[in-house]
Amino acid sequence: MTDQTGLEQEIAVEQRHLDRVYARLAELRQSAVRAERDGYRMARVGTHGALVERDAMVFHAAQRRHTLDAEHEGLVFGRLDLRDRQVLHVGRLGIRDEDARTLVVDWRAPAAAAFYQATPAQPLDVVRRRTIQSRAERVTRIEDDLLDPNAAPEGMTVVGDGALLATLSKATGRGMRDIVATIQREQDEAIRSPGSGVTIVAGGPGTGKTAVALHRAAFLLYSDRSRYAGGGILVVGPSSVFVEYIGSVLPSLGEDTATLHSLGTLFPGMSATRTDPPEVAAVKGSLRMRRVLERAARDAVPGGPGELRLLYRGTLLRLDRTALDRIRDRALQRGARRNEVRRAGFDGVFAALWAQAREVGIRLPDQRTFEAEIAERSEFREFLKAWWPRLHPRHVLGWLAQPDRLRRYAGGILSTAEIQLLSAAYRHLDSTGLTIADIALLDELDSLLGKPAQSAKARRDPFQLAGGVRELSTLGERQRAARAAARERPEDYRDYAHVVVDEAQDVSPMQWRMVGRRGRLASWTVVGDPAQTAWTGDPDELDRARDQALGRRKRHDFTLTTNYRNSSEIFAVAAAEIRRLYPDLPLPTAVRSTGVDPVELVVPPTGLETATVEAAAGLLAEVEGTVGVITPVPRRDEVAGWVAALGAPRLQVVTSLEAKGMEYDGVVLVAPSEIRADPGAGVRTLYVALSRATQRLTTIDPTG
Ligand SMILES: Nc1ncnc2c1ncn2[C@@H]1O[C@H](COP(=O)(O)OP(=O)(O)OP(=O)(O)O)[C@@H](O)[C@H]1O
Repeated sequence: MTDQTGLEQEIAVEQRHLDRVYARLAELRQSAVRAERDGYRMARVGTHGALVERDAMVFHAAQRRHTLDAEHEGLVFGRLDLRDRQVLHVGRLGIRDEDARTLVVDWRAPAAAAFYQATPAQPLDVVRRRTIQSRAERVTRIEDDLLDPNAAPEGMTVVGDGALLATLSKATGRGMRDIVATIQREQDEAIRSPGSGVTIVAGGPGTGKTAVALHRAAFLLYSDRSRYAGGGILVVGPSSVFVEYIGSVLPSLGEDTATLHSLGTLFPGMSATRTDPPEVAAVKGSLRMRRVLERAARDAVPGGPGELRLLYRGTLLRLDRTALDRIRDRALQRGARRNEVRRAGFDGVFAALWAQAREVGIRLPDQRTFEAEIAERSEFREFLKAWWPRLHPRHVLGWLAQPDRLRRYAGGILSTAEIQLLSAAYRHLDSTGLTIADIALLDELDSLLGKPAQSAKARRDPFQLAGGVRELSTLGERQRAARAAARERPEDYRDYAHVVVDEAQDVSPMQWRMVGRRGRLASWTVVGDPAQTAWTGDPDELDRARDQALGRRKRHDFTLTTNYRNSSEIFAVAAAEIRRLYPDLPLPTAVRSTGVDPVELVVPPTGLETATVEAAAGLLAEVEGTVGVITPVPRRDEVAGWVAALGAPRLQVVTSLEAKGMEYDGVVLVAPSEIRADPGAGVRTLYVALSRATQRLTTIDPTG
């Protein structure tokens, strides 16, 4: 601790450094703009080589300028005073002065590692670690840790009492914050783990698994940009609400090349947000669905022609259903993909008609002429299209809505009870739309059916073509085009260099297959907490599917042990809940206390609405940040209607399943006993819901 004057002096020292950094940043920005302009001027030279060079120059200058332009709140957030009297400032990006002396070290550089890893027990040559907070280019606060008092030079000032707790007490916004200034040692080890193989990060609620996964993505992009930005990083989360919540973390770290997807949007052109009840999700997510879908993918098209009748030179040629089925089966042998072997199916029909024509003994031309004559007949071509159409996975999934077909496909694979569950779930498929679990089934069908041969869609070239030379007219266009070209990937891109799977405990076996298809060439970061899973299917299947997706890559395991989200009072309630199921489960330690216990209300069912609205209004008044109203899945819309009148943008209504990974300052948890009552994953889902709040938690249970 130090006196006020000492503190002001230290702030002034840091302010001087920050002023230098921002002045240098402005210079660098100007020189990047100049480089872009020079690039355009090269166009006047007119040779092809000059144009190519110009493209490269403009592209790199534009990229550099984009990085420099990014939001730089808290640009410099750390300082290390080392034993050898060297001082290093740590920030969101590396900056050197005009003589190439380091003004700021990028937080991901090896030189910055000590900022996160040094402790009093292992100071790593750091005497004092300082965390600097700033707003709009003004230093607002500094917090020091004296790590090696014996090495401290005379008069070294130490101010503040802990950056971490100060940060944790800040209000939660709608989006997740980056934690770059306060990453803790155990987190840093996971963030900087080797880029190859599989990094697995486990830990209870609020231990920073998501934060670690995202900072790790930024770290990888820094450590090997050509590999990770070139191949791309895919981040997969459980729901669109969650993906929206984490969407701003990477951009805040200056990285916007990663692709974020929820499990409901991984299949191109589809976007599902609806969840199935756990027992239905367990069936749809089971690996056995692969076999069910295999049968569907080979079946005759509903409403397709049952026979072919063709009058040829006065003789009726006829292929009945059995003959047609046989032709289809033969063409689909040995794992052939239906959309890719249409030609083989058609050839089978020609061959069968030829054989029949020869058998009945009519006068025939040679086989080629015979086939050409038939192929010219429009009714024959219509038959082929109807009998063996190009199938989209969505068509075939729709066949499961027909109970007799579903029984045929699933018989002997799923139990009668499971078939009934699935049948009920698909009964109104066309009106209810797809659920998140269905998306993995579409992806499976896509791999079973294969891609219909498509006319190659002209890929849009972001550079206009003028006289055979790539050309753009305005500065803005060229900048946008250069960035777009760097990121442009086909819609169904699968060759990611790294895949991050968040909330991995909720990825079903079929979903692991879907994610795995996109990461065959990738290294992986997988974060999750088995105690939070809503999966009620076979746990062995889950492990098998996960292992298959991750392959034999080397694994690096990390476990995080401190809960940074919940107040200790709130986490005590959540911990008691999960202990019902796992009495000996090691749980993280919550580091922050508010002195305020959660409120537990029990009301008559008729009073639930009023109590919920009052509690939500109360929390909105009490906390500065966000308020989440968490409901059992079937109650979501009803409760959303109740609190809509509050008209608060800080308030969000989510189901207990959508609450995965989310965080709010205040939480109103509606009908927790209804969530717990689910025999499959009730307690675990309630554990998730109870561990979402940072400051205040109110639970409201209707009696009776
Ligand atoms: N080192 C840190 N400094 C500051 N805040 C942190 C730190 N680590 C984690 N946090 C904060 O703690 C909260 C929980 O982090 P995060 O959501 O990553 O945890 P999680 O382990 O993924 O949680 P869950 O499993 O419950 O979804 C977030 O608000 C995050 O910003």
